[in-house]
Amino acid sequence: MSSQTKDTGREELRAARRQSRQYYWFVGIFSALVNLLMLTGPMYMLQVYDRVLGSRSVATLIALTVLVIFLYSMMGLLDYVRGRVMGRVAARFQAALDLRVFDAVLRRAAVQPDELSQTGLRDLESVQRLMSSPVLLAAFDIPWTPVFLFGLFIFHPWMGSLAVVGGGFLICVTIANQIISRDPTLKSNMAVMQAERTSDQIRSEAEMVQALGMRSDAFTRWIGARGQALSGQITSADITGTFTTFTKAFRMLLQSLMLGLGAYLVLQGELSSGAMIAGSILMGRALAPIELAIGQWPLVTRARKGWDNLAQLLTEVPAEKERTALPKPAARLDVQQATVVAPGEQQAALRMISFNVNPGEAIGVIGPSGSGKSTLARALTGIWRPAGGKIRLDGASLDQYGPDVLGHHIGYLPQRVTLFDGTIAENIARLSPQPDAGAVVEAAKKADAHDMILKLPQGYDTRVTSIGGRLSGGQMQRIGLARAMYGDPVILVLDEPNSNLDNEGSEAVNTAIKGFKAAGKSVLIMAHRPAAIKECDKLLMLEAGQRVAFGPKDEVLQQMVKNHQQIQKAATPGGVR
Ligand SMILES: Nc1ncnc2c1ncn2[C@@H]1O[C@H](COP(=O)(O)OP(=O)(O)OP(=O)(O)O)[C@@H](O)[C@H]1O
Repeated sequence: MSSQTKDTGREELRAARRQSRQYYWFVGIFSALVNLLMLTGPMYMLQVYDRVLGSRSVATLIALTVLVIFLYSMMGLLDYVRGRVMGRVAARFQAALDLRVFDAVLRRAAVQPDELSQTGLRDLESVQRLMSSPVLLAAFDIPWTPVFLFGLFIFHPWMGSLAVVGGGFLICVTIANQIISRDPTLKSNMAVMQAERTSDQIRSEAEMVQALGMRSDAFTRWIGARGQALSGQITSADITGTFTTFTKAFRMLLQSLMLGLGAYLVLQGELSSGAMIAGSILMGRALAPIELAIGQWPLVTRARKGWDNLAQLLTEVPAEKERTALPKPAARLDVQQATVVAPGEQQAALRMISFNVNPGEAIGVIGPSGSGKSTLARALTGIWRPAGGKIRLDGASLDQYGPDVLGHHIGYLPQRVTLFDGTIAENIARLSPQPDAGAVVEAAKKADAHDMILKLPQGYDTRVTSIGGRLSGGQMQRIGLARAMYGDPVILVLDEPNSNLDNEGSEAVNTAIKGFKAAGKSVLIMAHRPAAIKECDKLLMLEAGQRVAFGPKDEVLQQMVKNHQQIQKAATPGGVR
């Protein structure tokens, strides 16, 4: 990938961050005030030691203390406000990108369910967490460290020098922490995600795990993943913990050393005792943000990785372009020399396929397992883009329709039907927030699923889960068909629509196909079972990703029988040689 393309995703992230630019200024100004107010403690000490103790004036002490209470209250208030503002800036950043990232995740997962598509939303969350954490506020405080150090130089050059040497050492420790903890932290994060994935998968396939007696092996696999995650977390926590403890102890030592140096300078008559105490406090303030950053480093590492991942994801899955809306198409498909390569594969699953579908036609796509029927279904529904050739719906290539628009024109019943958690009506209405009850019932009627749904305990309001819940395989398939027919599509692509159906169910699907054809629409049926092609007018036969026949159903079937007989004859001793 060229660096130019890489930047588009990063630019999108930066643009989302820039949306809150004015708030950063606000936080920056508040941070300046907070840091100035942090001088309250040292100043108070200076005044108490040098003025109050010298003059023995209780009134001065009371006046100073009242002032200090006020200044600390102001500091607390400003610190609280800047924390709240950053929390909202982070939420705003996430809200600005949530939909875009989810869309990118979804589009990538449809063609390439890899790590990037699985972690996208978590990556966004990790950046949001860093933005709302105290570490980011520490980043606003760190520029003030030199100011505090300068203050120390004013007290005495030696004190300033000690603080610079100590602070420099702490910065070196921070860098070492970053270098040493980076890989273990990333590995531990990956292991945690892998363990989560394993447990999700086992949970979603609970029935099969139980039925095939896979429980103990599944547990072993999960415990393995979990063990790796835990040991990774321990290693990473050990490293960060070591650095945190060391930094804390070192900072405390440095503070005492500063006090000791101050005392020595007092004894030499070069410093007042107030400056001695104030200097020690000032140095503590100067180094506090560095210490905080070291303690929270895993958060920083995770967020940086998240930022890089998001930049890559958004670059590789660019935002959908606005398309000119096209009128509702006629049920005409034209497939010309289409070559389709499955994501991540080298070899084409479909090669130079051409055929056409006219309004009112049903086409059966037949062929042995692995011949490319489902691949064709994915290409026709726009899930996989052809690597070569064109697929046109009523003259326009599929990518001229937006994905949601195309989904409404071409109804799709996948080979393996999965539903979403919700009611049957919501599922048929494709999760529409305001399902059109009339359209839901109409789709169910067209799919001949209406009576079957009414027989369920709560009819259309029966709740189902992603794996169906109370529904049988055949019932899920018929609800899947109703879902494909929702919204008045012009073309239906049905991948093995009757694989789970009994005779009655198959007949119901055939009735649905008949009705669809009669309305001038067209249907493509990827089929294994003869019952599925009953309503087909033409057949497309695939073998090893290539078209071996296309034409009227009877002709193709006759040709199949002829080929079969020839093969049998050739295989029989004394047959055709
Ligand atoms: N997601 C995928 N990633 C990589 N290769 C794939 C993917 N899906 C299918 N293939 C490959 O594409 C080829 C065609 O598979 P396809 O699922 O289209 O066959 P099919 O005719 O629908 O088979 P079946 O009748 O068993 O459903 C096969 O070689 C398969 O390995």
